[in-house]
Amino acid sequence: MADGARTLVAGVDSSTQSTKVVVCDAATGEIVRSGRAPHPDGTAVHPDRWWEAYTTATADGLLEDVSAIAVGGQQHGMCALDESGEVIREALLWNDTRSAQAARDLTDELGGPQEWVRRTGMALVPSFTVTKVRWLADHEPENAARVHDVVLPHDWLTAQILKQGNGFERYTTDRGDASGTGYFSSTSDSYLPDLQELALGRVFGVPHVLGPHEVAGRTDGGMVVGPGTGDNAGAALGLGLRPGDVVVSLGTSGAVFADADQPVADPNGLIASFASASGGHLPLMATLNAARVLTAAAQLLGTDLDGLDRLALAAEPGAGGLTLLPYLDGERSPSLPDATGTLGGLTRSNATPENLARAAVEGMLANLVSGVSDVRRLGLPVERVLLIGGASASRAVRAIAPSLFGVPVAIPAPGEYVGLGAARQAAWVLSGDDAPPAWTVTVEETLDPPSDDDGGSVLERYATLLETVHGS
Ligand SMILES: Nc1ncnc2c1ncn2[C@@H]1O[C@H](COP(=O)(O)OP(=O)(O)O)[C@@H](O)[C@H]1O
Ligand SMILES: O=C(CO)[C@@H](O)[C@H](O)COP(=O)(O)O
Repeated sequence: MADGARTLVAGVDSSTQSTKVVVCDAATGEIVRSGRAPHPDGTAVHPDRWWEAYTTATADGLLEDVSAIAVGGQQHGMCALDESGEVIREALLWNDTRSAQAARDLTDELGGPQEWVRRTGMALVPSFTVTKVRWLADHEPENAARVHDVVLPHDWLTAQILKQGNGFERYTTDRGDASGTGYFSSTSDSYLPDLQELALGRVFGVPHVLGPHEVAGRTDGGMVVGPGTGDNAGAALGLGLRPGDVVVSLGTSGAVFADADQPVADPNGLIASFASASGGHLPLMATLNAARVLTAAAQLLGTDLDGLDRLALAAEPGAGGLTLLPYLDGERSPSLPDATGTLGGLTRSNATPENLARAAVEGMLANLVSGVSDVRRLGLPVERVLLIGGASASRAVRAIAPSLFGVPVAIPAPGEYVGLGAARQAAWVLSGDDAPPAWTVTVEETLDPPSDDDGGSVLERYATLLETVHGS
């Protein structure tokens, strides 16, 4: 199928807050049309809500003449299915911290964090699927007894697309998303049934892992469905990273990641050794607190996001000594699932809306700077930061980021890079070529760190407050 002379492909980003769909020219990646729909708030969501959002986002013929589609999805969420494929309970999302004790128990039972790093490439935090499976076994034994398969959000949505007709054969996934479960090794590219058993007391069904450009199925209308991937791996594919690029994604989660040829196991357990969507690896650090720290700060100050930008930009760098530890939803990196936000250094003279706004932006970014430092510590080159995700549109974020990251910050042209990555994968699957099509990404501007830099003192105060409050 084609739109006039061109072949069209679609990419879906089913992320935490919404579903976004882009339809692109398969040859160039040019976006021809797009759609979106919101998801409900909350850290436990019934997968049907994602299907409803997908249906809304693709209404009015959005997918007309589309030849191939692939889904990028929020990582780690536990979609537990019974024998007949019915969803057993609301999916527990990556940002649901109720499995904190399960993460501690599993860590101890296997012999400590190093053993998890050795087996799976990551030290356990409550985000990872395996901890949610253990939570289910501990807290909802009746539901646990019904579990036949556990699939991830993008696996479930891929299956739903195929189930609308006769295209569904079996649940599928890719190594990018499978590598975030906690029962898959991105080094050996295989599931680890003993870790499934450790979590649930028995081995459960898992999706078949497809290659980076393997076909998952075909819809009745003849649309080819790609393997899909996790949202961060999707964004990496959409951006077409080069050596020295580190992505900082400011969505619901904050994420820091880079492409790597080899698995990158972090002895400190701060960077997870995920797989990428292109056959390589994707060392990644993620936080629970990013874009919504700014929304919360705006709410606190009785303004909107634009107003927050104006206030933050009116303050001096360093916010007059005000420092925010932005752990409003608990935190994953550092691993402090029960933490709350902390405002430090408050005095009568610095207690202004401007300083509070600036402290929110500085604190949110400072937490991600540590991820970039960890990428560097692991020996990967860090030449520039690519800033993406909803909050990369913030003027204050753009102004403050170069000083804190200490390297040039490139702002790719506004775009849905997860959706674009999924669309690029769809085009790859369709072509049958060995490599994805060469789509070009435009960088809107590159911001250099200032020479008279205050970033260091902001980061030092952040580290001191973290040490004082949490001792780490
Ligand atoms: N100009 C802006 N300044 C700050 N935050 C913004 C701006 N525009 C959008 N956002 C935030 O971006 C977030 C959505 O980003 P997105 O990357 O789509 O998230 P996710 O992929 O997690 O669903 C929302 O929390 C929204 O408030
Ligand atoms: O947990 C992670 C990565 O490990 C998150 O990055 C999720 O994948 C959610 O992403 P967004 O919805 O915030 O883009």
